[in-house]
Amino acid sequence: MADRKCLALIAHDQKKDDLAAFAKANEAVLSKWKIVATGTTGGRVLDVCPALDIVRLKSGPLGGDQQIGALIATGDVDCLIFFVDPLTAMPHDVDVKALMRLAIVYDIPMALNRATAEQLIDFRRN
Ligand SMILES: O=C(CO)COP(=O)(O)O
Repeated sequence: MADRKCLALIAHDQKKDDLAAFAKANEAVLSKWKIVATGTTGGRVLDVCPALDIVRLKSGPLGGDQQIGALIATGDVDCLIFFVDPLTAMPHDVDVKALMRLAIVYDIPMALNRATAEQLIDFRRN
């Protein structure tokens, strides 16, 4: 994943519509990134932005969050946008926590809701 910077996109189920809308609204900026996404999230974003360069990993509960965490640890993910659902219990909550922990350990920009993602994408545009 050399030249272009890599952005990771993830959304919990209740936030997938929101992330798809965010991606559509920011498609031009996102097209400058190489993107990795958890499986279902990546599919939803590709439904609305089929031209984006998105590598879909496993679904979150099946290891996708951990795959993205590993890519952060190897320096292959530069920025994380993760629309988190704070109102639903997740069986893979430990994976979500581990991913966020690695984003903090490696000090990569991490947006956990749309308001922050809008600011981050705007900042990275400049
Ligand atoms: O569960 C997720 C993040 O924790 C997201 O995974 P999906 O994009 O496969 O639904």
